[in-house]
Amino acid sequence: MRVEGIMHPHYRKGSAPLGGTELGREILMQLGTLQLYGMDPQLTPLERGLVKYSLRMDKAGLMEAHMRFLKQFGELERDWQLTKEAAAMMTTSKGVAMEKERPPVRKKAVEGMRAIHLVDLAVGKRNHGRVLYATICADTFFLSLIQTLVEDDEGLAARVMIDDATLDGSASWAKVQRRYPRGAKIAIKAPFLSDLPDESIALYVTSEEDLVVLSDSSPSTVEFDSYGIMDAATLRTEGNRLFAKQDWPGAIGFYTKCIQKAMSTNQRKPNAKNRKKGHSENGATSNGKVSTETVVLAYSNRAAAWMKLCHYERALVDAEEALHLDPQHLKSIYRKGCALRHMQQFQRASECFAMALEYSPEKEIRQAHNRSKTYDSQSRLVVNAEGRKIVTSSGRSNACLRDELVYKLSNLVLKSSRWLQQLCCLADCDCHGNGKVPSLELFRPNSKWNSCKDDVPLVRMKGVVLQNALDESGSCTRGLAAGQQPPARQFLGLWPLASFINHSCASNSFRLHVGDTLFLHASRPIEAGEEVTLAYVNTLLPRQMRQELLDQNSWEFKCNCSRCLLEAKLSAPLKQLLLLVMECRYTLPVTGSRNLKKRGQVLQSSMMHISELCVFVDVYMANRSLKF
Ligand SMILES: C[S@@+](CC[C@H](N)C(=O)[O-])C[C@H]1O[C@@H](n2cnc3c(N)ncnc32)[C@H](O)[C@@H]1O
Repeated sequence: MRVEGIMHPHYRKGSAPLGGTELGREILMQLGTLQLYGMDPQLTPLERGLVKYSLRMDKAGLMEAHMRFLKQFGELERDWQLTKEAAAMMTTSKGVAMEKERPPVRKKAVEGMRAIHLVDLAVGKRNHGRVLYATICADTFFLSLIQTLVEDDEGLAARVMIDDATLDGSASWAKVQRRYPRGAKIAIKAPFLSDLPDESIALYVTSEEDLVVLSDSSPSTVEFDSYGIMDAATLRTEGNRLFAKQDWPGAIGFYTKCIQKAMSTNQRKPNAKNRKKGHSENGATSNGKVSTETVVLAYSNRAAAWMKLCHYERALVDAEEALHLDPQHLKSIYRKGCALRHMQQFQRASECFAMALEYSPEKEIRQAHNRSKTYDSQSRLVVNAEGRKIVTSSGRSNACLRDELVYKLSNLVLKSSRWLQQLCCLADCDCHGNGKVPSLELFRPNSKWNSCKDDVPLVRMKGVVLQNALDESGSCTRGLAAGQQPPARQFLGLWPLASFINHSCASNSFRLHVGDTLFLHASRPIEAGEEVTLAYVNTLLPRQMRQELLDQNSWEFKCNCSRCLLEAKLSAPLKQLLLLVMECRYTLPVTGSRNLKKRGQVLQSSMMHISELCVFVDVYMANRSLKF
């Protein structure tokens, strides 16, 4: 890969050179085009370091990487926040929920501190008593830390990571961007440039106190609720308009307003009796009340909008509300069936579609009916551990995959109380969990479960993922070479039921991944009452590597399975045996009586070691604790 050399205006001006040395300037002046890795073989390690350092400060490159991140995580975050917003609308009286809060611009004095520029910062050194003035030049986002880009007045750019304890883990990106808006002038006190594991560097702000927002150039986001005067039918039409524009939360807001309006106008819930009464064009009956049809359609359409947000439980509630008012409303019957199918209630879904077919033999309904019937019979044959799989594209780091999974799951628990309850049962890496032994019913398709008020905050979700997520290792033979870091993952997923299975290097089951589904197969006969175990890592690896992997992947336990114990016992006599064989083979020629005598002795001690090994194996086999 070839990259353009950085010819920063700073150096053209000929003022203070990179890292405060003439050498940095020299290098940058001489090199027009650099090769990023193994740039110029003539360069000393120090020179290479300086060039690399300057590349890591390149605004265009940093911006490109930042935009990649924003795109990658932005969609997941938006989906998650949209669902939260839509859920909030159910309880807010404001209809179209818009955050009216605007953070105060913090103008704290940074007087008495001497200004410093990015170019003067050394990696790993905190610059006490100094202040860096810069402008936020990219949209801020939030994963574990707040991340953005800044540019100083000399045009040099840097990544910034902010540990802002005042924002909880579930703060929306919109909120974070209002707090640290693009274009804002900021001052970073005691700036600290830190080396990151991915070879990049970033200004690490350990407390929000150290970052002072001097001027806020963000546009106002205040919007007002101007829909109070609309009648119910107009509100529903407005909902339909937003639905057509695929603004699902917006549509839900208007349908909710429509239903609320109908309730307050009619003073009581409309019922099936007044549905047939005549009504005017604006959805009102002749006595001024909102027609039942308007409310049925609002509920039914809101169910469709919830479905678009994959919020199937809310979709089911709305479809049922609509059917309560009009039991023959075809679209509501169909939507109820769809919601049930997504909730794995295949039998009930199939009954709904059968009922819909009585009113209309449409192809779409017939297909949905057939599919539900098939799923229903399949789900009775196989109890699968439903899960979510994420397939990596090349170049995505393991940490990225993990964060993606955390977002996806956070999204799921907002939408499905079943997933919420399943995840609440799981331990996180700090061994927090609700400690309850869950009923198997919670994991069985077609089973019923109650709604749940528990919550899984983002931080705990991360712990749950660290502790329970599975990748392909253990289900394939990919492993580690000596001294290597774990390889990039092909996928990472969480299968709640499978998460309860402990590891053993001599496991009695193995997993097979087909699409998003994890199938668990017995790898040998399992006795009643025997614990089902699974290999978390590739069991063809030697013991030490297996142990390292189990320690590295946040499981942090030492495997004491029967195979590990046996291998530990065998390792000393095996090593001895190996040494003796090597001695015989390579150091003692087969000629000469002394050599032959020595060979005989070596052979004799080898036999002793072999019989020792046999005893170990015999004891283990006799105890039947070793089963592989
Ligand atoms: C995916 S969870 C397994 C289920 C967990 N035991 C539970 O009850 O929720 C992984 C965690 O279980 C524990 N674990 C699994 N296999 C183990 C083993 N062979 N020895 C010790 N701890 C084990 C470790 O704490 C590990 O981090």
